[in-house]
Formats: sequence, structure tokens, C-alpha cells
Amino acid sequence: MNFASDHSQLSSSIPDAFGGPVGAPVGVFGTAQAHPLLNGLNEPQKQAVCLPAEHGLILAGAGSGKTRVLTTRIAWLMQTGQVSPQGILAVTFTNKAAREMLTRLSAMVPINVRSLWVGTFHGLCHRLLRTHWRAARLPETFQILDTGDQQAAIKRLIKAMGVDEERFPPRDMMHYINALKEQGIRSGQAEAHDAHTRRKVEIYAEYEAQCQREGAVDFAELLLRAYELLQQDEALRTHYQQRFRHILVDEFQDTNPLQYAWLQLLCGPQTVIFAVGDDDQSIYAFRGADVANMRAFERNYAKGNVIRLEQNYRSHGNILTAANALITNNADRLGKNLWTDAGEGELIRVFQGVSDLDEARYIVDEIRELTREGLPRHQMALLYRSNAQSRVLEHALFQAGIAYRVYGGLRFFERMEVKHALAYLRLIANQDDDTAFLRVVNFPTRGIGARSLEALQLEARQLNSSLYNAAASLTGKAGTAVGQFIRMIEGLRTETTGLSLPEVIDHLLDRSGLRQHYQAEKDGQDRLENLEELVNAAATFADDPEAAHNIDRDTGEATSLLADFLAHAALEAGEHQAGDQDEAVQLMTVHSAKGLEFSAVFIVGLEQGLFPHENAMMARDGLEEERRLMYVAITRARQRLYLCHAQTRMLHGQTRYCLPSSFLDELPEALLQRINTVPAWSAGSYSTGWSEAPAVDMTTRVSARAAGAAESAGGFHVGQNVVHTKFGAGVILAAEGRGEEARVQVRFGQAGTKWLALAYAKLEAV
Ligand SMILES: Nc1ncnc2c1ncn2[C@@H]1O[C@H](COP(=O)(O)OP(=O)(O)OP(=O)(O)O)[C@@H](O)[C@H]1O
Ligand SMILES: [Mg+2]
Repeated sequence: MNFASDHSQLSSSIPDAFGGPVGAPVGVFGTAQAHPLLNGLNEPQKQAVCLPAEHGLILAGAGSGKTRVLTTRIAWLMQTGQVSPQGILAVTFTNKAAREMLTRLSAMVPINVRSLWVGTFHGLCHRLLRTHWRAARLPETFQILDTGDQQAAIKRLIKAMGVDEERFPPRDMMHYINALKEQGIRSGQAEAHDAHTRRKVEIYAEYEAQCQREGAVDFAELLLRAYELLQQDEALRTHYQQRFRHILVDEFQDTNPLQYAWLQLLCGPQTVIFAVGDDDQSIYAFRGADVANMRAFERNYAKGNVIRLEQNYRSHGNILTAANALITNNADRLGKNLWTDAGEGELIRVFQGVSDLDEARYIVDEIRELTREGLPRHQMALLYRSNAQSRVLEHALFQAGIAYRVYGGLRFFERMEVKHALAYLRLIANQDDDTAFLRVVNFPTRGIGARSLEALQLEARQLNSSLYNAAASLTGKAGTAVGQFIRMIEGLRTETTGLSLPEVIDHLLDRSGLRQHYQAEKDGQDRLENLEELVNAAATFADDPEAAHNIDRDTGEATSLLADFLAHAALEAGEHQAGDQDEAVQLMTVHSAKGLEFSAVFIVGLEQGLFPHENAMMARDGLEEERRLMYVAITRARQRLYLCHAQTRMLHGQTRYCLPSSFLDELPEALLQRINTVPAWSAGSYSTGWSEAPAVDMTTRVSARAAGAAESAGGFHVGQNVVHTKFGAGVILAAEGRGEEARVQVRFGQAGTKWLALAYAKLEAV
């Protein structure tokens, strides 16, 4: 099938978009049920895989096989000749999930799965826009702005408009713009009833114009543009409606209204939508996801075809019972039962440490123990609520020599030096990209100062052109310096013509001076290695351009590899990091753990204010969303689950005294094994009901360590009277740690109760 970018050619090619008969297969519950692909599935799962060609919804809890059913259904539809690979559109939640799905599919059906449209909403919309850039009113070389770029672009705009950054912080403006885009609202349609909002709408309008001028597309724009493209272009819409006979959506509970509307647009009279989801795992309401979509879908599409899967194949009984007990505290659920025949398994270990450092030490000890027991490292995951929590854990793992991998932290492509190199690459591809221009015009330093840039920006505004094009009109000293930069980019463009992608990058690293810059820098070694890694990444990408799954390979049209690679860099969510190792412990936020599973899971930082997060308390139904997040976290575990919390934690430069998460109280006590390193005298003074420690070996081991530490907390003891140079007289309530880490909690007469690090605090015994 020729799937060209010009839709005028499309209609003639539609008939061969799908092969084989369309419609319900003969004997769905007869021969189909005996199909080899269905081996090992339970009855409701088989029924779901073989659902006749009607819309359907699988509503089922965690680990019940939703993703497996969805993947098997794709294979089954193709193998039974109901649809050709081109007729499938499958939406996954992450690029990693898309890759996994393709790997599984290629093992199930003997076809080249590369041509399948399987990806995230963002990835699929990007593919659509790349193919139909002209119809979408975009330049062929349009660039994707990641979140950092977007914020920088808004900041630049706010400055150019002379708007007060304090009153309209770029970050807030970014959230405002994205929220509107996610509801499908353009600046022209945005409502404003007061002066402040009117100004925000103006900024939004200017931002839209700036992006259009520069050929820049942010993440929210990818979705909105693709939606508008289909909505406004009837021929194109009809083509895709006829092409995609089967649309399959995983994690349906987390679609936002725009994504749902996009799916509806693609759904023609003959299209069948198959959605799977779990309302209890809806965790993106803060980003506009709406579980109401699931109800609407059930009402308007799935009607009678709602299948529930109730057997969980992932977790042992105790883990599942704990998850079920927790989630029953939420009101307004669609209601599901989950059971397992895997047996109860082990108790859930609940660890209480004196501090975050203690928590990290315990985790390291346990990882070593699990390793001794033969569990591969990549089967262990540390899940936390906020990215900031990873630092202490990373430090402890690093010190212990345990390989680890952080997902969703600073992605490879977001590292400063990599972004610099990519900015040169972007300028080679598209000279109107002002964000890239500003990033590197004076990096490495070329004596182009803020003044010159202001003059250039003014010139560009007057000419209504990009900075690159305005440079020629710039006179004086500023003109000379910027002119040299422009000549360098022009030189790069001619010199790199005909080179392969890795060669282009290799060349620009030298020509731009980036390589020399980091060679000369004292701590530049890491950065240099990352730049070399970028060349490697480009080589891998060039060998296997479909790896990104964003680009339409069946158009037959030569798409620019450079543009593809830049899109890949912007869309790749750090799932393909450099130094990818199988033998690494996996670290990630609970949000990014969605859909995944691990043999052993540590949920860390289970403290009030952290998990549930304090910000959530402000939002409507915030606690319920946090509870769903906790449900997701617990249900990632197959065999062993650790729930960890600490009495004190350093966060954002402050030591906080923490109470255990209220979620811990929602778990049946009989399922838990308490492990406590807080000395009795200390735990007693906070009476959280945690002091009784079960007599297991581990408890004895860690408690002994903590007790030893407490006795020698810098020579101070609980109950001692002390005086502090600033806070005055007080009494010690608790003590912990030794040496550099020794800390005491003091109740001062006037200043209240504080934790103080003895290495720094000027404290004296009286
Ligand atoms: N019938 C079955 N027999 C054996 N294992 C199964 C069966 N169905 C699913 N599984 C396994 O159970 C695990 C969970 O399946 P899957 O990831 O598809 O669940 P899910 O419902 O998508 O979970 P989540 O809600 O967390 O995304 C996987 O390891 C899967 O291979
Ligand atoms: Mg799943």
C-alpha cells in the first residue's frame, strides 16, 4: 500500500490498505478458541482476544493480563486474516511499552512488525504530522520542543513582550498553555474575564505565532495539531478511518479529552476500537486525564461488550490482598474483584528507619541479600513519589558498587552538552529555530554579549524574521560577531552534505568548538563521553531508523534522517539510556512504573506529605488519586514487597521530621512484617504504634546497629539540657547517627523543636 503524504493520491490506494476479509470471524467461540495463540489464556481473556469486530472495553485490575490480551488480539486479528498489518493502530503509554509490544508480536506472527502503527499518542501524532506536514501547515523540518525548550521559548517571549516575569512566571504560563491545548482550546477561543487572564491569553497567542514562525512544535501541540489536521481535512480523515480497521488502546483510563477526541475522529463507520483500562490506576488527572472517558466509551461505544478479567497472574496473594484492601478506601469506583491462585507468598516487609540514610542503607543490604538469593538486579525496583528522592538512593547504591538505572530522571538527550550538540544539528536542519540559535550562538563563548543579542532580537522583530535571517541586517560590532557564527553554520551545512548522520555530528562537534571546549574543562570528561555517546546513538539510529517508530516508512517518501533523529531525541523518554544494563536495579517514580512488573519492589518514602504528597491534598480528590498511585506501586510487585519510611528526611535542603504514610494504616496488619531500626526510647516518644519489632534475624541485626549509633550520638543523650548559640536553651528529645551523620532533636524554649546536625550545630551541654 502506498501511503503517500499527499492525500489527493490516497483514495485510489485505499482498497489495498487491508488484506483478507473484514468482520467477525467464523466460529469465534469455536475454532478461534482453539487457535494456538490462545494457549494458556483463561476463558474471559480468550473471549476478549476474540471479541467479534465490535467496539469493546476490558475493564480489569492490575496484573490481570490486559496488556497481554491486547497484544494477543493484534496477533490474532492478523493471523486469522481479519486485518492486514496496515489496518492496525495501537496506542501504548510509553515508547518502552511500544517496543515490548512489537517484540512480542514479532514472536507471535511471522510478519515484519515494523510497518505497524504502534506507539504513544505523541509518537503517533508526530508520525502523522511528519507525513502530512504540508497539510498541517508546518515546515518539513519542524522541530519538537521538549519541556525545557518550551519553557525557554516562553521565557524569551515574555521578555520580548516586556511582560513582568514575576507576575507571569514562564513555568506557570507553560502549564496554562498546555492545559488549554490539552482541552483543544486555541488562544482565539480561550475565555478571559479579567485583565490578568487576558494578558495570559495574549502571551498564549504570541507563543503560538512564535512557534509557527520558528517551525517549533511542543508536546501538547503535537496532539492538537494532529487532531486539527484530521478534523479539518476530510479526505485525510476518511482515508485514515478506512485504513485503520482496528484501534487498540492500552491504559485507556489515562487518556485526556483531546486524546479521546482524536481517537473518536479516527474511528470511522467500519473501525473497531478495543480499549483496556483500570479506573483504579488512573493517575494522570493532574495532567488532564479523565477517567470519565472510560465511562463515556462504555456508554457510547462498548455498550454490552465490557469484559472483566479477575484473575491476577502477577502478584502473590498477600500483595494482592493488601492492594485490594487499600483501594476499597476510594469511593466512586467502577468496581472489580481480583484474585490469584499463586498462594499467599511472603509477608510484606514494612521498614521504619531513623533517617533517609538509614532507609537507603537498609535497601542496599536487602538488595545484596536478594542478589545472594539469585534474583537478577533488573528484577528489583525502587519506586518513589518524587524524583528528588532518588539522590540519596543513588548515592547509597553507588557507594555500595551496585549498578542502577534511573528512569525519567535527566534523560540522556536532556543533558546540557547533548542539548548543545543537538542545537547545532537543529540549526543545520532548520535555520529558523530561534530556540536552538539562542542556545548556541555564544556557546562555546564567541564574545557575543547580551547587548548584541538584544539588538539582534529587536532587528528580527522588526523584520518579522528569524534571528538567523535577521543577522545579515545587523551592523557594527554585534553584526561582525554574529556574522561569524552564521558563516560557521553555513559552513557546517555545506561541509556536512553527503555525510552520514554520525559523521555530521562528529564533524559539528569539532567545527563548533564543543569538543575542544569540554576537553579544556576540568570536569569535562563525563560530558565529552556523552558527546561521543551521541555519535554512537546516531550511528545506532541510522542503522535502524525505525527504532523510533515515529516515522512512516510505508510512504515510500524519503524522509530526512536528520529530522527523524531530532524527533527521536525529543520524544525518547530516557528508556534507551546510554550504558543500558540488564544487571541494574531499576529506579523510577511510581508514575513511570505504570504497566511494569518486578519480582521485588521497594516503595520508599512512605511518609505523610511525601506519599500521599502534600500538593495532592490541595486538589479535589487529591487523596484518592494518591491512593490509586499507591495501588499502582503495590501491584508492580510479583513476589516481594518492601514498604519503607523514615523518621527524618532531607528534602529540598531541609531535614523534615516525618510521620508514617496514612496508607500504611490502610493495610491489614496480618499481612505485614514490621522491621524497625528506631530505638525504643526514640520510637516511644513519638508513639506512632511502631515500636514493637518482630523477632526476626534482620530486625535484630539492624536494630543493634541503630541502637549503637544512638548511644554515641556525639556524646549527647536524650533528656540532656543543652544550649544553642542562636536558639537558646533546650532539651534533647531524640538522637541518631554517628560521626558526621550524628543528629539530635532538641526542643527549645522559644524556637520550637528542631533536628540539628551535630557536625554543624553549635550546641553545648549545660
Ligand atoms: N493467562 C495467563 N497465564 C499466565 N500468565 C499470564 C496470563 N495472563 C497474563 N499473564 C501474565 O501476568 C502478568 C501481568 O499481565 P499484564 O501485564 O498483561 O497485566 P495488566 O492487566 O496489563 O497489568 P497492569 O494493569 O499493571 O498494566 C504478565 O507477566 C503476563 O504475562
Ligand atoms: Mg498493562
